[in-house]
Amino acid sequence: MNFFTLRVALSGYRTFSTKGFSEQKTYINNKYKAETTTVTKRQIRRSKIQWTEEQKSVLSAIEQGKSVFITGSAGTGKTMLVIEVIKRLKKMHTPSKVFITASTGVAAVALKGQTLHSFGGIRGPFYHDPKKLFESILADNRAVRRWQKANALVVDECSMVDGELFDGLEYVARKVRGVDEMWGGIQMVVVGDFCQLPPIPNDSSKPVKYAFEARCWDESFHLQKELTKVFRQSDPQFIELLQRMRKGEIDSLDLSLLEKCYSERVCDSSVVKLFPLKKKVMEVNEKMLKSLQKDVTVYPAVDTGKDTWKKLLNQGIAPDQLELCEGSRVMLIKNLDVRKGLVNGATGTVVGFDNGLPIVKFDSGKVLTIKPAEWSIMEGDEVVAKRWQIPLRLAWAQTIHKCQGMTLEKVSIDLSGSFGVGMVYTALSRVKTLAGLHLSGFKSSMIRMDPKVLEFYKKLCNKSLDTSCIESKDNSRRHSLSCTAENAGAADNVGTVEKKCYFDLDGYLSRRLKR
Ligand SMILES: Nc1ncnc2c1ncn2[C@@H]1O[C@H](COP(=O)(O)OP(=O)(O)OP(=O)(O)O)[C@@H](O)[C@H]1O
Repeated sequence: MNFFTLRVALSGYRTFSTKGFSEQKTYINNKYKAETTTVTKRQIRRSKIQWTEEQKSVLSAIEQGKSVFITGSAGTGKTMLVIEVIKRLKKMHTPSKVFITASTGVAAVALKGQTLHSFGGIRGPFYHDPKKLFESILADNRAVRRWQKANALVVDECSMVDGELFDGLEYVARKVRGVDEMWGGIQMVVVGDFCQLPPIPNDSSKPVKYAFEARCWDESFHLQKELTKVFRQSDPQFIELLQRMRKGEIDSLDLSLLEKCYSERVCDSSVVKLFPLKKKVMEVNEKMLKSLQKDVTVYPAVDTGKDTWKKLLNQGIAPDQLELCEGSRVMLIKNLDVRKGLVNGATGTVVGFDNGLPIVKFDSGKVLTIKPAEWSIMEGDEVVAKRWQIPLRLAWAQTIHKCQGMTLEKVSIDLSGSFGVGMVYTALSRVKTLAGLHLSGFKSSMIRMDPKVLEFYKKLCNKSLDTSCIESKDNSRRHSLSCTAENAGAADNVGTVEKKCYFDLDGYLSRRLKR
């Protein structure tokens, strides 16, 4: 272990301060990657995004009907681009023939789509044998209709899609559609960064198989494009640090830069805290809520739709039960008004209640009574389930998995208990500047990258040097498959909640919305 590694390892056991954090303005402007579809469309219109040449080449390939894989480091604009891609696909194919999916529920609903599992008709753990997978899907008439109807299929967060599943679905597409072309002729748009969170294996004793390891991978795309311009960070030193970390190549200079992000004081409670584990997040949020010792209002979500679809509503879109009291730190989970900064990820504090609805003073200074909002699960262009809830989440703490896609001004990351590859990079790449980063529980050994991923990007980059992209030679794309934890401000003196009262959201909606 060299001197710097030792220094970082030792510092991993320190407690850290938020000196500087508490003195700074606490406005946090972040967003969840995908849940910005509607407003981002507006944003695109208003802010007139200047697409880079790389981004333009993707848009042009899409308009030529090509299948594209879009990748790139965190903050290179994949999400912004995919939102525009969806818009153009819908114009080309009509909305009902464009299916939007993602590997996770949060990303799927956020893009107003569905999970890849629900689109594909995969129930429970999937069959590794493509033929068995096909037979199981055949039993689901609606899934068969979706596969037959699709002209274009978007798959977001593909780093978490299993490689065998990817092969299996390609086989299913061909068989169900009876078209002997890759993916049965569907225009595929697959998006993700394999250096971020990997697939969660069905069987943890087996090594992870990434989607790029699927036999059909290369033949699935006419173009594989790596976006290289990072927008989220502007400090070249930080960008380079993150690029090295992405490849697992952190050096002594990087470690000493990160060491500056350690400090002794406890973090200001207004700064979002990220943890690897959900348990820690819940613990911190609950402790903080109780420590306020105020009467709590409980908001149970109102769900409509078929039971099979309702399950998806519980996958982290909006809490099925939200508890708030005066003083709660909250994060907006829906875009309410982009121009006023009331965007998904904006944080604030509950300052009171108006007829049972929370009044939030945002860190930008805006004060607003938050009314219930709706989230829809779509199947093609049909709404199949809906959730109504107050669009807030307790925001003292969040998991690293939940923050994938966010852009944060300031963040306090406790990496104790960090597991798997890509987690440290995913967490650190959320923040815009090193000055906004407060780090704890970090050891350099936690920076882990899968050599298979590194090899994939090396090849992608080498090929890009020649053509600036990988063009599939075979345009007919015949199929290839024959068959320390810092307390993070959590109060030690846990108080008792005085009283809980339930808000009648159903009644409110009936009265206000005349459902
Ligand atoms: N062409 C562009 N011009 C200016 N800003 C852009 C452009 N493309 C993206 N951005 C901005 O870059 C930031 C990061 O974009 P985005 O969230 O789409 O990145 P991402 O690649 O999806 O990141 P992640 O992998 O972390 O989810 C956003 O604030 C977005 O507005």
